[in-house]
Amino acid sequence: MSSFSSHSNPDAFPSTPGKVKMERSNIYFGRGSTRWQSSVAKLFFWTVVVVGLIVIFFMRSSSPVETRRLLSTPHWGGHDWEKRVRYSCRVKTEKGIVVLVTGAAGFVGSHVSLALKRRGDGVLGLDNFNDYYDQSLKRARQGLLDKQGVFVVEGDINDAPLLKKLFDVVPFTHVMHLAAQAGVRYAMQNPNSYVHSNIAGLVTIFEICKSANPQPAIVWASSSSVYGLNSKVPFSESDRTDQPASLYAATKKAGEEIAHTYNHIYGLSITGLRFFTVYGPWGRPDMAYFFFTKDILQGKSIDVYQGLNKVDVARDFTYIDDIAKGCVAALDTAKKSTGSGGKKKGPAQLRIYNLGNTSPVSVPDLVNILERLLKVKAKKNIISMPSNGDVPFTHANVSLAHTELGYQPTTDLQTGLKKFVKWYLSYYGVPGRISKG
Ligand SMILES: O=C(O)[C@H]1O[C@H](OP(=O)(O)OP(=O)(O)OC[C@H]2O[C@@H](n3ccc(=O)[nH]c3=O)[C@H](O)[C@@H]2O)[C@H](O)[C@@H](O)[C@H]1O
Repeated sequence: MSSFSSHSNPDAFPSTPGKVKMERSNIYFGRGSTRWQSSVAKLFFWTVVVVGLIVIFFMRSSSPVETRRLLSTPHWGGHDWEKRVRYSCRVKTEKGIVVLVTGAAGFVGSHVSLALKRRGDGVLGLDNFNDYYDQSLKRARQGLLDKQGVFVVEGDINDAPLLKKLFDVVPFTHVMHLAAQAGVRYAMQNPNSYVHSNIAGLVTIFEICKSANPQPAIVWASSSSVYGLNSKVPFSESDRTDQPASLYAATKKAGEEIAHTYNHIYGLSITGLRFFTVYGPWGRPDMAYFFFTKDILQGKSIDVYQGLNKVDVARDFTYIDDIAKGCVAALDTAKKSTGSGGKKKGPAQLRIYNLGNTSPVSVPDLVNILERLLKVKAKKNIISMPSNGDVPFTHANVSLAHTELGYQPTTDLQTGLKKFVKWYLSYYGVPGRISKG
């Protein structure tokens, strides 16, 4: 087939694009250009090889986060973006603080951001919107925050240039660090995500905060899981925490030790909060109360874990509003860091508090409450607790938080779950209707 005939008759074009290209090129260069074509092909080949090598070198010398950031369109920077950041951080009361909330599109982060904004503090959110669970729920929380004037910057806590930029734009007085890889059982599937967020990410946050001038005070989320196999109840802050049962717990415990180092060397004021199984509206779909609700409504069976000797497992389930109040109280009582300007001027505050409900409830009782609220009988599979990082029970002693933060949980599980179920049904719809879950 001549190039002329294929050009003049479109139906005769072969189906493979490469072939089309080749035949079309013959129209322009004719038979006598074979040597020329081979030089062009060689030049093209070597250009691709050289460019490829440069890209590989560049990717290997950068950290994964840097690489991702540099290869993708940055979500931050520019005049309008800075204006939004500053606007979100406006303080509306005389004693208002300016807080960077990491994990702001998360469960606890969204509630704390709203609580701070409501009372007139300056609040800026940061979240990487990862896909650990339903991202649309995170976007919906972001929508809520946006309506209340809280801008959530999209970015990772490991992105040091972004964090530095935020501190250049706004002199944050406080950082509420809630971004983390949560979930006890998922640590067996994706261990590195815990190291990435809960250790490397925490260190990046501390690094940026220690170099900021003025240094902010930091409040961050540790976990009840640090008590691990501790059997002394209720759990007090002074109890042993050297027997973590999951990698999640181990990374949170490591975080507490890392906090000690940054406090000791750089004078950062740091408060760690050990949250006890936080639940409530806008919660996390990976948690048992949440997916039990979904599965019960969908008529699916649920696994109810049972401990050794058929003892029920139990948790000190803590309602989100109580936790949010505890976080705000921790911010309000945080003293200033002492290392601003790179020279530590004296010992800085280093605190750790349990934030729990002080009344554990067994998982079968949790299911009973859900059954009553949902008016649906659960299909229960009672199984021995798999060895997946779970602990048999948790129980907080909160007297320290009560004395020093004025922390006083007020919501029992029945009341809190009622609020959760009401939200769940309004958000996902009553079963039978099209659901987002
Ligand atoms: O306080 C914390 O620091 C942690 O709290 C939360 O962990 P947990 O207390 O383990 O909550 P969650 O998974 O809801 O399981 C609740 C109960 O249901 C039992 N459980 C669980 C799953 C299942 O299929 N069946 C079951 O019986 C299970 O054995 C358990 O007894 C957070 O997820 C975690 O990120 C961290 O913040």
